[in-house]
Amino acid sequence: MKIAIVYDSGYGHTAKQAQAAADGVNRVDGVEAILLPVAENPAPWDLLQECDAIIFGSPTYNGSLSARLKKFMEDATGPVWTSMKWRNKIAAGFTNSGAMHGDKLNSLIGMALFAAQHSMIWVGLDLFASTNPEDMNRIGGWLGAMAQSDNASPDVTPIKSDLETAAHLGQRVAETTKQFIAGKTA
Ligand SMILES: Cc1cc2nc3c(=O)[nH]c(=O)nc-3n(C[C@H](O)[C@H](O)[C@H](O)COP(=O)(O)O)c2cc1C
Repeated sequence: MKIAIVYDSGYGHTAKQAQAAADGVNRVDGVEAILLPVAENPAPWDLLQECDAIIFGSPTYNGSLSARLKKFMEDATGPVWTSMKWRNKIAAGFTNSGAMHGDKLNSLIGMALFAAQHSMIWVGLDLFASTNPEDMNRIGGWLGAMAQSDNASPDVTPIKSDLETAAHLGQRVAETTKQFIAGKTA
């Protein structure tokens, strides 16, 4: 079973979150994560079709998705949307931004709406929010995984707890997808 992680990252911070989500997917037996940076055009539509789930990731720029992830979404219209090719694939999302809030929720909403328009099935986080910065979901979102990066290098931020949150989401998507596929073939 394959799960794609379609993401953008201008300066490497969201790429760390994408790698963490992939690590979480790979924790689950029989599930393989495929990292697909959208900057590498053209999008591999055939490979995406082979995947049972797609996790979207973007830095929050100007309170929204990056232009490169948005372009990927618009490009999917002809090859995917018109024939509802991703119908009933599992979907999820993560985002990272400079400010603790930074209007990140709007980016996740953009991904969830895109997934809904493609008739995909959205999976959110199953973590309570924590005020301890060392805990998962310290930022306190449920629609997807959030991370905060300051101006430090991607070697330093996002911090461990944010990367663990992304890994947790990846694992949850892998487990949910396995369950869903098993249910369909039973
Ligand atoms: C064009 C641009 C717009 C940004 N807009 C926001 C924003 O709305 N909110 C925020 O918190 N950070 C904003 N940032 C900061 C980035 O989200 C932050 O630096 C992030 O870590 C970049 O991730 P990346 O290295 O994967 O590109 C913006 C950065 C850029 C370059």
